[in-house]
Amino acid sequence: MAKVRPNPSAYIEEVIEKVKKRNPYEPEFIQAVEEVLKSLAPVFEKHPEYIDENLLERFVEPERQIMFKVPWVDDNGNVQVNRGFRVQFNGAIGPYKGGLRFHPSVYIGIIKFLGFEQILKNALTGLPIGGGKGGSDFDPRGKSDGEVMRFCQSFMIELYRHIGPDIDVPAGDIGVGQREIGYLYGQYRRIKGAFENGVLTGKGLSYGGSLVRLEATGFGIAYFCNEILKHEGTSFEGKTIALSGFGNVTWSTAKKITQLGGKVVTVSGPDGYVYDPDGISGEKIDYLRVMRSSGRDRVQDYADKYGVEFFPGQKPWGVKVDVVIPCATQNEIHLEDAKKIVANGVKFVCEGSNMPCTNEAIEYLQSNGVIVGPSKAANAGGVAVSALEMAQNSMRLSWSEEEVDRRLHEIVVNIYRNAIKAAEEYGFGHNLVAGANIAGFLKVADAMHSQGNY
Ligand SMILES: NC(=O)C1=CN([C@@H]2O[C@H](COP(=O)(O)OP(=O)(O)OC[C@H]3O[C@@H](n4cnc5c(N)ncnc54)[C@H](O)[C@@H]3O)[C@@H](O)[C@H]2O)C=CC1
Ligand SMILES: O=C(O)CCC(=O)C(=O)O
Repeated sequence: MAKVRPNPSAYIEEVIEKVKKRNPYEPEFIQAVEEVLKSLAPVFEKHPEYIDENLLERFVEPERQIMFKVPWVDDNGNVQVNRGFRVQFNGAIGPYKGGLRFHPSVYIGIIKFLGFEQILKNALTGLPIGGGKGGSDFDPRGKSDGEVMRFCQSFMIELYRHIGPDIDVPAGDIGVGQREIGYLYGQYRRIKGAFENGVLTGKGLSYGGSLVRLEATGFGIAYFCNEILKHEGTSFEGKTIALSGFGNVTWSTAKKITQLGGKVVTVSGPDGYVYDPDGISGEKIDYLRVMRSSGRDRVQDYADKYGVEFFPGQKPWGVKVDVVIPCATQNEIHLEDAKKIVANGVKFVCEGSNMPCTNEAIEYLQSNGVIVGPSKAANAGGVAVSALEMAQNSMRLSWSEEEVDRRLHEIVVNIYRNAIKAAEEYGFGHNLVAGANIAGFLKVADAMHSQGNY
């Protein structure tokens, strides 16, 4: 007897329950899935065929997840062992694409939440890239260049067999920048005996990197936030902004916001935050890069150098500003932080890091009139320029800085417009969080539907 089709909300609930049951020790993954799925009921109203083919249960299950041993020798001659991961989540619209994260907090649940978000983010860019993510619980803090190199070489000895320019294309994320990508690519090239530089993005310019990739994520965040401000009849001009973190996403966001007339007054690290009332711009932004590459992971160094106030053990969300942009890591804005943000009269929160707000925090912010720019849309500029790097590698040529930046800007503005359009079309008004989920999902769902049940 044919199964009776459940209504969309019941179907979504059923899938969420299965995800919880199958992945009980992965709270970040469950959180990401719940946040996305609760926007999708109107999509299933319009596409009951997706329910019939159980598309959603297939969508929340990674196509492949790989876990491997990474042994390496430290500077004292001790043999260390870390764990490596690559989750190839969904390849319906293109080769798996997404960064590698090296951080002691990494486990399969973190990589799965990031890979899941990446599917929708990559779809939003309009470029042909599927969703994947990887990394390791390796802690780069305090490691020498030689240790990082030996670790990367060992990581690639296993990873190489799972990736390729048309298969899966990793890049950077927390703890992985141009230095690590260089070591990883060097090892890949040695193993393969071929110059397949489309296998990784975020490369140095001398061996196939793209101009503007280093800045792309932050520039994209600033462009996206600028669209939100424009829609509300305002701009960055004269506004104060609280950022968190001090890594690649933070400095590049600060750089573009400063160019657009805003004043960034906070950055943070695992040790606390600093408040710089004169604004973090120019040479101070260069110093953030020096701090990041020092491997110390300490923001207090900024306060010591520039003589500004340092707040140990605190996050910057209690500072009175006009715009809040978290740029460090997941779940950095909890409900209590959201309450402080609302109490300070902040009207705009644009997510720079992946899933920086808990689901309760997003709900609280939105129900108190704050416009939330979701990370999968706001920070998609990074992966978009990665896809442009792949395109340049395939063509064996390089575009100018102006060309890449122009394309990046166009892609980000389109993401904003498509998210708004989807939100309006599916009854979510101006809710960018729902709009981004729906616009990304529609593209992947259509590709999965067309390719049959698998
Ligand atoms: N690099 C890229 O192209 C993209 C990065 N992202 C996201 O942006 C965020 C930042 O990434 P990057 O700037 O590339 O990394 P990064 O390694 O350059 O900087 C990470 C920053 O976050 C802080 N941080 C990391 N884990 C923390 C923790 N558990 N508690 C407190 N602070 C912590 C570090 O102190 C550092 O300031 C991450 O959520 C990443 O997934 C999103 C899109 C693209
Ligand atoms: O550039 C890429 O491939 C991935 C960037 C990334 O990890 C992300 O968008 O979160």
